[in-house]
Amino acid sequence: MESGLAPKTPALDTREEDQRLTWFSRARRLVIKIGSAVLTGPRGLNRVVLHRLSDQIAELREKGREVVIVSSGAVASGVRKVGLSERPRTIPQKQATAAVGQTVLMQAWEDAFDKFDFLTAQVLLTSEDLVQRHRYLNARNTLQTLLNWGIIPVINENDTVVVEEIKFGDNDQLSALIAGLIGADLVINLTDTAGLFDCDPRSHADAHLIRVVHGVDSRLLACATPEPGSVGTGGMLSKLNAAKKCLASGIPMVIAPGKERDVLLRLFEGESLGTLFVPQKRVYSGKKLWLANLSKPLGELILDEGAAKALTNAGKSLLPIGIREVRGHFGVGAPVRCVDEAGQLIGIGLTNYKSSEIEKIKGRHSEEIEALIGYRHSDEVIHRDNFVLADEA
Ligand SMILES: Nc1ncnc2c1ncn2[C@@H]1O[C@H](COP(=O)(O)OP(=O)(O)O)[C@@H](O)[C@H]1O
Ligand SMILES: N[C@@H](CCC(=O)OP(=O)(O)O)C(=O)O
Repeated sequence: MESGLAPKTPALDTREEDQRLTWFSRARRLVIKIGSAVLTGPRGLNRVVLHRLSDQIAELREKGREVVIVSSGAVASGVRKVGLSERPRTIPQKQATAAVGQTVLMQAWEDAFDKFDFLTAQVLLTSEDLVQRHRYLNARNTLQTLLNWGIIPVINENDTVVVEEIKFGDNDQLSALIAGLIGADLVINLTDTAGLFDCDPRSHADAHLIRVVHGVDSRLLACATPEPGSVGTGGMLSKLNAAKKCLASGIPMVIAPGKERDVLLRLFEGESLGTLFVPQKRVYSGKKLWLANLSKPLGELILDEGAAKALTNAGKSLLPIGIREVRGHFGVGAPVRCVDEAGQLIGIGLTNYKSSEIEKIKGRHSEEIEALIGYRHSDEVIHRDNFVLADEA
């Protein structure tokens, strides 16, 4: 293994091996996320690794599987081309470097698949594209059409237009959101370690590889650090948060060593490489799945104790009477965070009224809505069907 780590790997029991093989053999639609740590090195883009992976992806395609690639590496590819001596530090420099590097990266993917007669399509997305539901649905239609045409979409964050506050965080999150968006059967996250270890292998030589994970809890999150390697962005913590999103969507995810020889083919042959995250059941689908995975709600409603209880314990909708305060400016249908008076997140929902209207009807009975704002869309500010609780999201 090229990471140089010698993981202490506990053996899988037969049931888990069978389960792993089932997930892989049944998976028809795949999201394969490839980190900068795999695709790039000190000399920029590593074309040898890229070609090894594209050869395997072509083989999976030829066997009838649909593949969406989420490819990092634009910034790292641009550094050398621009002639910088180190990775850029400021946001404008990163964005400019990514603009140069993205063409290098995309050209390399296109060339790699050309010999198999597979077309690729560049898809650059920002969080805004997925936060707004109509743009989320547009992105879904485009990806669906590309897959129907047999084209391999190569997705990256639109680094040149995003600023720090509206970034996805990184491509780990993006790959999980895309998986939910297109109804993928499996997410493969390729990085530069053998998988998830019980502690950061850079600082703990005795770290153990975790083979199977059945749920991402705080104990597991404590295993991972947010610090990436020299060229990565999100680190292992962001991969765990991505796994959480996948599991909420009922999609299994595997973190596997991207530079390991034939890693993708061996995974599909049932070899237990990396760490497999097993979903218990599909928690959400459709609109609730989109809501649960939203990374950036557009505003906040502060609720009184009664409303907080009604939403948390009684499965009720949110009425204006329970709203104490409105934060942010948003329109009808916006996703907002609902928090209690102590600032604790209760859940996320879509509002039936815009922020300026909620400002006028907060703390009042639903029968008063029309007199206060001139019309009544509904009694509820957030209907239960458009709400997910925080501990489910
Ligand atoms: N518990 C852990 N298990 C495995 N790797 C970890 C852990 N905690 C931190 N890491 C680090 O996370 C790094 C991978 O994240 P990152 O650099 O963002 O990669 P990528 O570019 O593939 O997204 C690894 O190089 C590893 O050192
Ligand atoms: N969009 C950036 C990559 C961001 C990112 O998530 O990087 P990584 O942690 O290596 O997957 C780029 O192409 O350089």
